[in-house]
Amino acid sequence: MQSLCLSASARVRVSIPGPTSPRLARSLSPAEWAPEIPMGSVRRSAPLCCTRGLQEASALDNETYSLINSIEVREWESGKSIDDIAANQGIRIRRHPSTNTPRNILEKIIWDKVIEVSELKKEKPLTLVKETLADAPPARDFVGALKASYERNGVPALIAEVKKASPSKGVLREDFDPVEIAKAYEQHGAACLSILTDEKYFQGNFKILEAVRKAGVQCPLLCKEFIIDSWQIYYARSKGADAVLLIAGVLPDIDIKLMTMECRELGLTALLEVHNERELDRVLNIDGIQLIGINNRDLETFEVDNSITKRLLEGERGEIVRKKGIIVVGESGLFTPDDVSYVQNADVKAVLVGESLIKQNDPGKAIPGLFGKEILQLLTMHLV
Ligand SMILES: O=P(O)(O)OC[C@@H](O)[C@@H](O)c1c[nH]c2ccccc12
Repeated sequence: MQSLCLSASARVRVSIPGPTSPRLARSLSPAEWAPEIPMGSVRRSAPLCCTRGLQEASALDNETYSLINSIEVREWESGKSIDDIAANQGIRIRRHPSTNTPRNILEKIIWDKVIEVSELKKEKPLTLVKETLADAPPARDFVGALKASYERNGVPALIAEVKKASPSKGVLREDFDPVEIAKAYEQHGAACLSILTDEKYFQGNFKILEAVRKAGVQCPLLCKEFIIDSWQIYYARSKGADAVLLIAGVLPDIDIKLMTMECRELGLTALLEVHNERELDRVLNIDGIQLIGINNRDLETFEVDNSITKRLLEGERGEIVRKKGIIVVGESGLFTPDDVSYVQNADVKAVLVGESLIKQNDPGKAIPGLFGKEILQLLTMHLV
């Protein structure tokens, strides 16, 4: 997203929503805050424009304008903290530790991620990341690849995950050659790949993402990361990601709205991950969402229950998903053709599979075993 500013003329920039709204300040890097006018002088009713100037104000600016005037920002300005806003939306993960003991593993991962990202941002501020965007390989159409694969094969499109380890299962594969695995997945019909980039808990990293892309793999790539800050979205794109994961159990609505807008600007697909009805309802209320993942694994307890996908897509919610043309991905805990048919019958058009493939001697050759048949490779390159 361009720097947000209020402007009397295109040359006078005032950052919004001002010092009383640290949340948006966090989304935009300090480098983007315009220094010319004291923060206190911001009037919320003033017209909004981007640094591009008034004449060039785009649809995104209008969208941003309504967003910053939205309820969440008002609540923020009236003194609510991000954790209060999140808790009101049913989010149990707290962003700012109030005690030294995280309530569960996901909260611990998020607290560590907050520290990690703040250090990375110091090393490489957003303005520098943005400068490298032009060198990134062009973004590929993640959703297009899923749809094409589903139509071609009649079974859910496969997003095959390149993951060395996980906090719930430990090391999944000692002999881990991510590029070879990625190539094998593609050869055996994966529509897209998911690359874990979290180092501390999943033993992944961004070099893997870059290496897979550079090795000539054509499948669109999902950057599987715990995103808590817009900086990470720009960084993921600069490293060649075509899609990013946004976890509704971690991110309040205001973050999801801002981040999906940023993704659109960058040509990235946002995969919105939900695990319960409330999260799905929140995501369905946000415009412009194309792809929702239902995680059968509860990231707070690691329990896996495939019936979650079915339960969430039953009745009215399923109707809304269909009407909006949203593609649903069934995530985690899928091991057999029966598991795949079960989620397919719940109306899932894609599956995200890690463990059951990566643990096999030959992860690529394990794909037909998962679907009960060979699935065809898509040779077309999907560029956005
Ligand atoms: O290995 P599995 O059970 O097939 O799961 C894959 C994927 O769904 C899982 O890794 C995952 C889903 N959502 C996440 C969020 C963060 C880290 C990992 C994940």
